Amino acid sequence: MPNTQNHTTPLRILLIEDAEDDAQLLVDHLESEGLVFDWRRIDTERDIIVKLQESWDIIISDFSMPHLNGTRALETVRRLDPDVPFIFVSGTIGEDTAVKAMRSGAHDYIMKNNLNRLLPTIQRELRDAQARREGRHAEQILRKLSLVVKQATDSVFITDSKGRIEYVNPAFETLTGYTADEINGKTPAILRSGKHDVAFYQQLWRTINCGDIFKGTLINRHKNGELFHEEKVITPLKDAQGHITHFVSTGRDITARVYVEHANARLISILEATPDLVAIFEQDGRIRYLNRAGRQLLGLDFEEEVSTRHVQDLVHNDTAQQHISQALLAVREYGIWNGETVLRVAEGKRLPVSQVMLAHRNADGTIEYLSTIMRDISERKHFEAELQHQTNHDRLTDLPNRFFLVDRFTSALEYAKRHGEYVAVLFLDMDNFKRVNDNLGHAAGDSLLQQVAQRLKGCFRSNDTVARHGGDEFTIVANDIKNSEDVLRLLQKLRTAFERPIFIGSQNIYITFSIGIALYPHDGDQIEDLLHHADIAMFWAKSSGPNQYRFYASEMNARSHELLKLEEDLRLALDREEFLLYYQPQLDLRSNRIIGMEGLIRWQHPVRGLVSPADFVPLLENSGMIIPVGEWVLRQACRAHRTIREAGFDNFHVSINVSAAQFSDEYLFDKIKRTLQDEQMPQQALELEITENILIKDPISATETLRAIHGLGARIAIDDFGTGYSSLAYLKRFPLNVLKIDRTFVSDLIDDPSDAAIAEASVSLAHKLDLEVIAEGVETIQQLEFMRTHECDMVQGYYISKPLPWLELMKFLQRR
Ligand SMILES: Nc1nc2c(ncn2[C@@H]2O[C@H](COP(=O)(O)O[C@H]3[C@@H](O)[C@H](n4cnc5c(=O)[nH]c(N)nc54)O[C@@H]3COP(=O)(O)O)[C@@H](O)[C@H]2O)c(=O)[nH]1
Repeated sequence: MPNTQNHTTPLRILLIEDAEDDAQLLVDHLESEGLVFDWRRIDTERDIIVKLQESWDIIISDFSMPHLNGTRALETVRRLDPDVPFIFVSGTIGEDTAVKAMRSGAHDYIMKNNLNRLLPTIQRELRDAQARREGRHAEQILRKLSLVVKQATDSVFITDSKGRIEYVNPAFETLTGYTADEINGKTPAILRSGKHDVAFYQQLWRTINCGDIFKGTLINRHKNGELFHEEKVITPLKDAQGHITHFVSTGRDITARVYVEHANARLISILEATPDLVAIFEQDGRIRYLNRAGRQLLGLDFEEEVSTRHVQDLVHNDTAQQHISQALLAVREYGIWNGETVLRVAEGKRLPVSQVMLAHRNADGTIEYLSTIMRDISERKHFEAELQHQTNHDRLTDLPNRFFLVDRFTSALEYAKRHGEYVAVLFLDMDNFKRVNDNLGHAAGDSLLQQVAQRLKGCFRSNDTVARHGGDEFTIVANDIKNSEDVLRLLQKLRTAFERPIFIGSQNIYITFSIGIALYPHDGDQIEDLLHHADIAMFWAKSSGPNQYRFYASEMNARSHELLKLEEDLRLALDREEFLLYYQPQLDLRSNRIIGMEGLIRWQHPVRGLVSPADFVPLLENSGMIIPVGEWVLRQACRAHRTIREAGFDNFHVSINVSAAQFSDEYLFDKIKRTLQDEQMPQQALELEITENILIKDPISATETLRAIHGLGARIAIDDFGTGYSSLAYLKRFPLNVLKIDRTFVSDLIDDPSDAAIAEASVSLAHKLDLEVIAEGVETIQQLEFMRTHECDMVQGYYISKPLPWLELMKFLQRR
């Protein structure tokens, strides 16, 4: 017979039976019915307690036992296992007892003499026990589920198949504002917002009525009228036959997310529309997003291009890049940075911008990204610069005003202190301004001041400052002043600039100034002191009459006054033919003949008498007048030589001095060539004396000029040899003919062995270089004999003759 049980393992049956035979009888019967099972027999309450530690599929118990009564056994079993099927099999149990036993938890009772009913009863009880277990399990799950639903943050409601709400969870109540009591029995249509059309709901119902799951976003309306967005899933529930019995709706409130998305979209459209540059970038500066204004400014069209850029690429130069690096550090540290920088925009142009940089942090405080907004401040900058200019400059003349002057003055003093130079402060007061203003009116006065300002500016270098002090007063701060002569040159420049009149209306107005001068550090090292002293000096100048200047330090006044006057006179000297050329004879020690002469300039001043070249040649050189005057000397010397030639003197030369300023005259060569031709001068009869400085200052151009002159046939002598820094070896590089030993070595050579040694060595070395040697300043016979002994070729000096005027020279030559 087949085993009727469902177990794959044998059933486990516990027999509570005192009679072993009866137990065996029962076992035999069940086995004969085909039941496969394990079994145990027990007959005490203690055994029950022990055995029920194990699991049993069914318990079959006798009712009347000597040591245990059936009711007691049932109670003990039920206490330990409420579910296990319990069947009484007894020969003695009466109807009443059996009913009572059933009420106490027995599942059935069977008479021992009617065991046929036992197997079906066992099978039925096993099934029922299984069902009970499953039911209880289902109940537990349901309880858990309902707890989950109750505590869920998603809103849940359940309707019947007609859509009438049967259950809502607390989240639903919160989301919709309706309580379970208010809404149970109603349909979800109560939540409709009017934002979806009829077709939308028809589609929803069609889906779920077909047994499919609906997923979608619904806009519903809260009890208070506000809209909310729900991400919804509606699942139909079916019974065993597949009929829909319920619908379960779960919904997630996504209103905030929808708003954020809307807000983001809105934000992006705002960022794209703003004229400010907005960038979002990584901590290291790589750009994630650059708005339209930014892309246009930088000429970047594509997102890929933007993403390869660095925020530092946006800015103009190294300084701005450093700025941004510091900003990145600051924003990481403090979360915000405010500043200004300069953007590099199209065509390498600069755009000043104000900038705010922000750090955006994650919930844990780490930085997620950085953002910056930059605003074009070029107009403001322009305005600021304009304002700054207006603050610093005089409205009428546009010259720096006195406040800005102090600024520039401070820098000038700092520079001069560092470089050991002078700074000159000139205080200028126009002599005749009041008259112009009174006679021609204020407009003319203003125009005059403007033109004067322009002319003053033209006299000075850009690092000097010409400022309007107020009214008709101007202050000038001049840098790079090496000595008082430099100041005089400035004064001369000023005078020259105002030699021309200023044209106002229909009038020519000549302008003169009273000028006070103070020198740093001579007259003070504080700005206020220097300005005050220049002012005082101006007052002294003014009180001496118009067109005067005064140094604050009186000793400078005398010297500078003299120099300036001398310079003024010098300008007229050439036209007035006040220059003379003296000649100093030169003796050839080999032949004992006068073989040449040096032309030396003199100035016959109408008042001062004969002025030494030492006093005016430097002025000629500084003013550039040496060029026309030097040309005069050349012509004069060549003419004199012509007369000497014509008087029968052969093999005679004339030397003249050529200064550095003449050497930079690009026409020097042409002038020499032309003069030689004009005076039909044998070229080798002309000797040009140059100093070492000319060679050292610009050796390349000096070589070129010397070669050209040498090429003409003229001789070149190196003058003042030994006073400069050159050596004979150095001189070898130049085309020279004569070396002139300076008179400082000659004057002491009798008493000073080192001078004697220098003179001796100079002669010997010069000869080795094929140069002739002439010693100048020979005043005694001893000096002359020294030179003769040491084979010097020629001598020049008072011992032979002082420099002589032309006629006296001729007499001298004839005498010799
Ligand atoms: N560029 C030009 N420079 C010129 C010119 N004429 C002269 N000078 C230079 O001026 C400096 C002074 O010249 P000067 O006062 O004429 O002095 C010369 C001689 O008088 C003087 N000398 C001559 N012999 C003696 C002497 O025995 N004792 C003594 N104490 N002085 C003497 O030496 C001067 C000659 O110098 P040098 O030119 O070096 O031969 C002077 O530097 C001239 O160069 C000119 O036309 N252009």
